[in-house]
Amino acid sequence: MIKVSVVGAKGRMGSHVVEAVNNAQDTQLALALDAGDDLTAITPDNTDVVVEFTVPSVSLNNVLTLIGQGVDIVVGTTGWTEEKLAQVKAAIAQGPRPETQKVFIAPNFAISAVLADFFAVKAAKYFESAEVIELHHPTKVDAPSGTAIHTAHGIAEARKATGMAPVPDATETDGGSRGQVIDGIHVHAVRLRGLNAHEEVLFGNAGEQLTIRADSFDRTSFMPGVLLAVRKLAGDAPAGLTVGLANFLDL
Ligand SMILES: NC(=O)c1ccc[n+]([C@@H]2O[C@H](COP(=O)([O-])OP(=O)(O)OC[C@H]3O[C@@H](n4cnc5c(N)ncnc54)[C@H](O)[C@@H]3O)[C@@H](O)[C@H]2O)c1
Ligand SMILES: O=C(O)C1=N[C@H](C(=O)O)CCC1
Repeated sequence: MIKVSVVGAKGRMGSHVVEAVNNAQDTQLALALDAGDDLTAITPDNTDVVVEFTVPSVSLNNVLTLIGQGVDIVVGTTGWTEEKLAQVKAAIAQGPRPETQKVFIAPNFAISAVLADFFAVKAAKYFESAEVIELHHPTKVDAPSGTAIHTAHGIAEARKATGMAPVPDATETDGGSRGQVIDGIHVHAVRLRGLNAHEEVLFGNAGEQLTIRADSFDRTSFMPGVLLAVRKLAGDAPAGLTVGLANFLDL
């Protein structure tokens, strides 16, 4: 049995993770902690893998504390930047298990979203124009979504690798309606009651368009991916920091 502790256990995602861990045959719930709880209660004696779904403003500190505790960590919280990821890598190197500790961070655990991101990166070099629209529930605290940021970076890298020119855009006045520009790609965020988590990637050439869309209608859609990551960390995932569920899929 894989002993799993959950941090952010009272949240929308954390409570689903607690249920998924309780229902799976090969996992058992160790500790379920939330804001105000002492994360140093989590140790290698009681926990194999911690799953962290909290808020972007506290996640880095939680992860650094948990690295210090010597446990492996699956992180679903968004808000990760290159600087924060560098701090995680440095903490692993200076932590109690520098050669063996595993930290896994994914902006999205839904197979539909991971595949949409993968297909978008594949399509990127064939289209002059590319824009990302993400659509979420109005209780989400961060915009744009971690998934959309990841997709925009992936598209931008694919374009750079083939030496493409910047996306065409004659806009001279912009009161914010062209969205946030991430690595040269415009990203638009919609917050709407009734939505859960959705992303559309629009590609355009003269006379044609490709739309790639992923819809997570319910948070249960994230749980197979979370459990896959837990099993990989308890199994053959590489030591160190890994980012993105695509690393654990046969794509
Ligand atoms: N990776 C994915 O597939 C995926 C899917 C959905 C949401 N998310 C991300 O997961 C995060 C959480 O989303 P949510 O909808 O569950 O949010 P939420 O607000 O419902 O839950 C966050 C929980 O974290 C707790 N918390 C706050 N500070 C804490 C601390 N210092 N220590 C421990 N717990 C603390 C809160 O009390 C709350 O219970 C967000 O960043 C969201 O974007 C990722
Ligand atoms: O509900 C959320 O919040 C979600 N956050 C992630 C993101 O920001 O990409 C994944 C989808 C759901």
